[in-house]
Amino acid sequence: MEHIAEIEHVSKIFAGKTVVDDVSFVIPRGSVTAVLGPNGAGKTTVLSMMLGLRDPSQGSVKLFGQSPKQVQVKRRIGAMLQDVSVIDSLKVYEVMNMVRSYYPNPLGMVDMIHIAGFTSEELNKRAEKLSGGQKRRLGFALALAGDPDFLFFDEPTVGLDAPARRAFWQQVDRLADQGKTILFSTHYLQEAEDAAHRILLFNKGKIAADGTPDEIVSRLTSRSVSFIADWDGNDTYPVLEMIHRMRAIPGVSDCKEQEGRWVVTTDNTDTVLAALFRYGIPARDIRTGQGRLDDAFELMLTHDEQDKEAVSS
Ligand SMILES: Nc1ncnc2c1ncn2[C@@H]1O[C@H](COP(=O)(O)OP(=O)(O)OP(=O)(O)O)[C@@H](O)[C@H]1O
Repeated sequence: MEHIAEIEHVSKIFAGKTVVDDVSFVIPRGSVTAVLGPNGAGKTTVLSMMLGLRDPSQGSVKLFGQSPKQVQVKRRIGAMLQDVSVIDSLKVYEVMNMVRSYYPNPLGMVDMIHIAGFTSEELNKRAEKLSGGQKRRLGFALALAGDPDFLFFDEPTVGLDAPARRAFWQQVDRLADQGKTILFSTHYLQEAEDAAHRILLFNKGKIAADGTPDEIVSRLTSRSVSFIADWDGNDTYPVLEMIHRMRAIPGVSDCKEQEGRWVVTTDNTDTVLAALFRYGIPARDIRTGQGRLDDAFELMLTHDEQDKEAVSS
């Protein structure tokens, strides 16, 4: 599989502080990758090194086998960064035409207008008069002006209302269907889960996890079996016995009541299901489940906090 980007042992040090720490990964052609991580994890710094806007302190970044600073590379990439800066004195359609003129094979103006979803009234507005959401839509269209092969979106849906968000992800799906390679950062985990084939989870300048959304969720969270137990009377003994028996099953890490349901956390849901029947536990409405991406994320941050406390105590 062809790699559009190769990041090898890249670090970035700002004023003696390592904010990206020996990071390596490749981006295959046609993939859609979400870059996730808490504030300050190094996501934007990695993206800006990939775009050639910052130089790595160590390591190498190659896009299409070359430095991202090469003009022939720049022509093949499009980026929508967090601050969409526009030339204020120009009207929206003039900005679009100007940016198209930078590229040898630009996208047609009609396509760009369709992508941005601008009305003729909006096209004739001066760019500085656009709302925050409209500026983002313009930024999206400008990122596509050169009909690029590789697209970067840094927190693309911040400030967009729900319909605009939906429209944005529909366009991303279309671009992915056309075979474009897409890398985006976001704080909206559901968006990453829905839109990306792969998640690169950053924490403290390092890659904490790399895989499909399902792989990351199953690696970082546990499976569970939950049910409602209908005991006769108020006898607490069967409850205690059930907890004891469940916790004794290999792979089970917890058995507790949550919001009226018993939840057994386990590596293997089959053995728990078998035990429910074997022990004659009066279970109904049995559900098996897997943690979600936000559970995985929360777990990672909780571990961090525990590490910090351990160091400071
Ligand atoms: N120009 C700079 N000079 C000094 N430190 C910087 C600079 N740019 C970023 N940093 C620091 O590098 C670290 C990583 O920042 P970065 O913006 O890459 O994180 P991020 O994961 O994108 O965060 P967020 O989710 O908040 O956007 C932070 O601690 C930030 O303060």
